[in-house]
Amino acid sequence: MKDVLLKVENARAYYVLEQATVKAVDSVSFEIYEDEVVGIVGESGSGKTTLSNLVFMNMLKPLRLIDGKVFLKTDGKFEEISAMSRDEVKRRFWGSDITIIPQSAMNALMPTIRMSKYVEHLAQSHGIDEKELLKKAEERFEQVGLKPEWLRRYPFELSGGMRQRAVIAIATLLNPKLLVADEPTSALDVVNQKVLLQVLMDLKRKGIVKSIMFITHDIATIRQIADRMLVMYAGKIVEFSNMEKMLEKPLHPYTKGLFESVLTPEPEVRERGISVIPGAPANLINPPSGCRFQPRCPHAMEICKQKEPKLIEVEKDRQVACFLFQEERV
Ligand SMILES: Nc1ncnc2c1ncn2[C@@H]1O[C@H](COP(=O)(O)OP(=O)(O)OP(=O)(O)O)[C@@H](O)[C@H]1O
Repeated sequence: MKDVLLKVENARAYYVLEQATVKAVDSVSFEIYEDEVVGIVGESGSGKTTLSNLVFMNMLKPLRLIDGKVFLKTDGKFEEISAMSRDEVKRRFWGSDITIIPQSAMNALMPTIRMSKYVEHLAQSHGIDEKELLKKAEERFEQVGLKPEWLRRYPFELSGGMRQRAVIAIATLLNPKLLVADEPTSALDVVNQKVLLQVLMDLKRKGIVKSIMFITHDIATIRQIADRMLVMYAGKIVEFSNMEKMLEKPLHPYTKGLFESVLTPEPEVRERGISVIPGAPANLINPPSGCRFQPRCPHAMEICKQKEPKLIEVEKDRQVACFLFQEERV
């Protein structure tokens, strides 16, 4: 039995705007185990970044947790972080239990602030001795392949790949249990992408971080590092399975379409050829009835328009939300 680190139960996170509500993450339930890498994939706008804000309880207007619960295991017991204010979650858990490398993190660093300043801020906000944390940051810089003295540099004095590693080094200084990385490799060249993946896996191997949620469009990247893969479509989890099993035989028609629509060096996927998923992504203000993928699904049945399929375990380590794999059919 694997130990659960983070648990999301029936959560709905919507962008509540004046004119409309965007159902970006809609009734999702899942668990992240200790000591695993979960890859999160799905087309643009499917809710991946919103999902990462949810596990982090980073609910900033217009994003709101409409329903559901999020639990984080800390000191051996579950804390319901969804019952706390963002400030409380930030103060008690960000950096120390859960940390995020947001999209374009390397470009978000202020050009006029030396990187060491971020470490000083971190020390102040957690009541840690600044000198001690700066020393630890120098060591961590070395671990991620940067010179310790570069900690005193301004961000623009480092290349994009180096900046990204600097962000990871600083974000993981307090040895968080869960690292959420939102497309950390997308702006990097192939060499720097490889280095970054090695850095992340090294942090995990050394136990500096226990688990990683890695958001990407790139299935080939996920293949290299993930134990499980979570596939999102239009705010829903449509499949969550063991990586190898999913690559060998994707179950959900969307996962299948996704694999077939990407250029990939993976032999299993390449053999099936390249094609495109017909139709347009679902509208999240007014999503289709039943299964959100049914208007584009080549296997859609009557029940798919009427009822929403639940995400259920159809075999060991394989969860899928599709009536093709459930008893209930019309
Ligand atoms: N601040 C916001 N206000 C209103 N709608 C938003 C906001 N941020 C995101 N959305 C909408 O929520 C939905 C999910 O967006 P999200 O960024 O989570 O998707 P994503 O899968 O991470 O996309 P990408 O791969 O492009 O980053 C999209 O329809 C998006 O337009």
